[in-house]
Amino acid sequence: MKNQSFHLSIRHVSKTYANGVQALNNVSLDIPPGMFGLLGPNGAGKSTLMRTLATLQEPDEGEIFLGNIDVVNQKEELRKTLGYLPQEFGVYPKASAEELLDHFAVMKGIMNRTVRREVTENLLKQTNLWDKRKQKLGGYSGGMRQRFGVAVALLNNPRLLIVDEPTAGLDPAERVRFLNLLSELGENSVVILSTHIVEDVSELCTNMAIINKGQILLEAQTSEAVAALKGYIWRKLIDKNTLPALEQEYKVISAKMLGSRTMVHIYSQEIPGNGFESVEPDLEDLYFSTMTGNYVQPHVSKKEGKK
Ligand SMILES: Nc1ncnc2c1ncn2[C@@H]1O[C@H](COP(=O)(O)OP(=O)(O)OP(=O)(O)O)[C@@H](O)[C@H]1O
Repeated sequence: MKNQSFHLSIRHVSKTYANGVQALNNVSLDIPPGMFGLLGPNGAGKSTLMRTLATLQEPDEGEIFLGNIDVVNQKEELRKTLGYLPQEFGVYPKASAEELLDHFAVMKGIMNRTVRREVTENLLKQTNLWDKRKQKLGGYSGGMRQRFGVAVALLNNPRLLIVDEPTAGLDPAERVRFLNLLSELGENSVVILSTHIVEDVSELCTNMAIINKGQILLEAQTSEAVAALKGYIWRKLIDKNTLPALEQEYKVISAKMLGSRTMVHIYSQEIPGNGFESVEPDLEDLYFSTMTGNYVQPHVSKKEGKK
């Protein structure tokens, strides 16, 4: 059984930068152990929230607890059990993976050589880098570097692992390998995957949230939230130039080029007629329905009301 009391609780967190941009606006989330996807477009506030959780910056308002640890006021406590893979992960190009991981292990306080060798060997195997451990990091591919980043992040066996936009720039095979690695981390820690890529969340995350303009628009169990749209998503193949007219009449949530034509998905609680056919909803439909304001999760709008 999972430890239900061990979760990440984010309460009414807000942040406005000195230039006046409000990056987080009254964000509240309850994140259980396991994989959690934070989905949102560029500029939504994901990195600001991830950096705040990683104790690299402070919110203007709000509370964050990981179990009993007060993240804002007990930074050192949190750091002992935190793994953070930032969006930009710099490595020393001339060091090998084995050397640099050993170096980070010393920095994280693993002073005993035998223990260190055991820990780093296990992590290099877990991240599938063991065969490449002597290779210089400068010659690593993007995916290998990201996996090395995970090895570093896992050095202290964290109970909170934060990965910020990890698959951007990875080729499809590397992306799958990287996501498989995350999914193996199990249910003993809170793993937050921040991304603008819908498939990353649909393939991996049991629970998720959608953030836009600093506000949480939806917080849900992924498959339940998608199932809640059943019967409301419809599609039709159209000529691109008829799209503006269609947008006047229907709640268009997405339009994708398909050869010379355009596949349109709409949100409608009634049968729209006019050649639309019902389609099984997926996470992309949920994302676009939410982002376009056509689907509003009832309890989030209540919960996000001011304190
Ligand atoms: N240090 C900063 N000073 C001022 N504004 C900032 C700073 N960092 C982020 N912002 C602004 O805050 C908003 C949220 O940015 P943030 O990086 O958190 O979003 P994001 O969802 O991670 O986007 P991306 O995927 O592009 O990184 C954006 O409008 C951004 O320009």
